Amino acid sequence: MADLNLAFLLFLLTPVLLLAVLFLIARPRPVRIPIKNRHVFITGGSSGIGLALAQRAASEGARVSILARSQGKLDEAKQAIQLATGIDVATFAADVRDLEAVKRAVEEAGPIDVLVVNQGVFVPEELDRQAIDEVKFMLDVNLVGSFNMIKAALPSMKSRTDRRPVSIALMSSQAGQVGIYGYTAYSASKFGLRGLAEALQQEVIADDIHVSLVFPPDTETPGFVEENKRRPQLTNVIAASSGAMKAEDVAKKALSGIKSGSFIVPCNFEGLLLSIATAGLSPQRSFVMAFFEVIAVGLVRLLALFFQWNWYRTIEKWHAQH
Ligand SMILES: NC(=O)C1=CN([C@@H]2O[C@H](COP(=O)(O)OP(=O)(O)OC[C@H]3O[C@@H](n4cnc5c(N)ncnc54)[C@H](OP(=O)(O)O)[C@@H]3O)[C@@H](O)[C@H]2O)C=CC1
Ligand SMILES: CCCCCCCCCCCCCCCC(=O)[C@@H](N)CO
Repeated sequence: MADLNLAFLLFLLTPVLLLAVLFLIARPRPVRIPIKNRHVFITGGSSGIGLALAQRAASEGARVSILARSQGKLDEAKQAIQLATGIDVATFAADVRDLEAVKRAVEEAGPIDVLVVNQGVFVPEELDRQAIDEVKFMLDVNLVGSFNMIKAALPSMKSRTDRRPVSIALMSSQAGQVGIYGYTAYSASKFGLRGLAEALQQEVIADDIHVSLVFPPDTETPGFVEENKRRPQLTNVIAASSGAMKAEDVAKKALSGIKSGSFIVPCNFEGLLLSIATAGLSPQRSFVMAFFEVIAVGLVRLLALFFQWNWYRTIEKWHAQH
């Protein structure tokens, strides 16, 4: 009887002990990154998710700068934000593939507190059919362009006199957590951002710079409308495993993830499952999230295998019909 009581007590204590251990070891330590009266610099800020983020940050009292290639689209975005919030944002026309141009923009914009590297291009097609120039285009804009942006902003972020924590956020995609049919180049570019982000966080933690990686599902944006005109049917079906979101909702999740310094920022419920399934060795500041990861990882892996089973069945059927 005494043994049974002891066993029961241990059973109850295990989660409490686990929580206590995780509380002690979760790294990096929790942080808050305020944006009010601070400078938020958003690439790809003239459209879609970037524009929604710019508007939200502006309405929360940040000083906002947006960067994109087309000055025309930047002007329209500036006007839209002015109309919606009464606030003026600064615009910078530059291509992220051009390091010198990006450096000039960053210098002109002034010290950055929150850098959101959000620009991205997506042209889905089977690799066998896709021109190598299109592959390079996606890698250049999404991955190399992100390196350029960070290289340009990092020196002044590190040497800031204001000692408050600052942030570098990268816009990935759920296709940066799992490879999806039609997305060889796009997924590669977004998986690349993860390696960049994990390594960078270790390099800049001593400077109180905090890295966030945002993983949206399909999101209603001008870019998505374009993409849909040529998306392979199988890409559509597989991507539909995660519900589509509105740009404003993604922006809301992204900004709250950034402000709480979360390394991984999922945007919907499927995204939360994906983030647990692919947590790997990514940093985790929240001991509560760490607890759920440890508890759920086995079951979520099982669920992931069911998803793959379903996707491969769809692919087989599609081939049988074509
Ligand atoms: N919409 C979706 O379904 C999803 C999108 N994402 C990611 O979110 C991010 C934003 O996507 P979304 O809002 O849909 O995109 P949009 O196509 O609507 O907007 C893209 C923005 O990036 C800018 N941009 C594109 N190329 C460059 C470049 N070479 N240099 C500088 N700026 C550039 C565009 O302006 P301009 O053309 O003038 O340069 C525009 O401001 C991307 O990284 C995308 O991969 C992730 C998951 C889902
Ligand atoms: C463990 C259980 C997991 C359950 C859910 C799995 C769902 C995976 C769906 C992936 C969808 C990828 C959409 C990419 C959108 C995108 O980036 C393009 N629109 C280009 O912008």
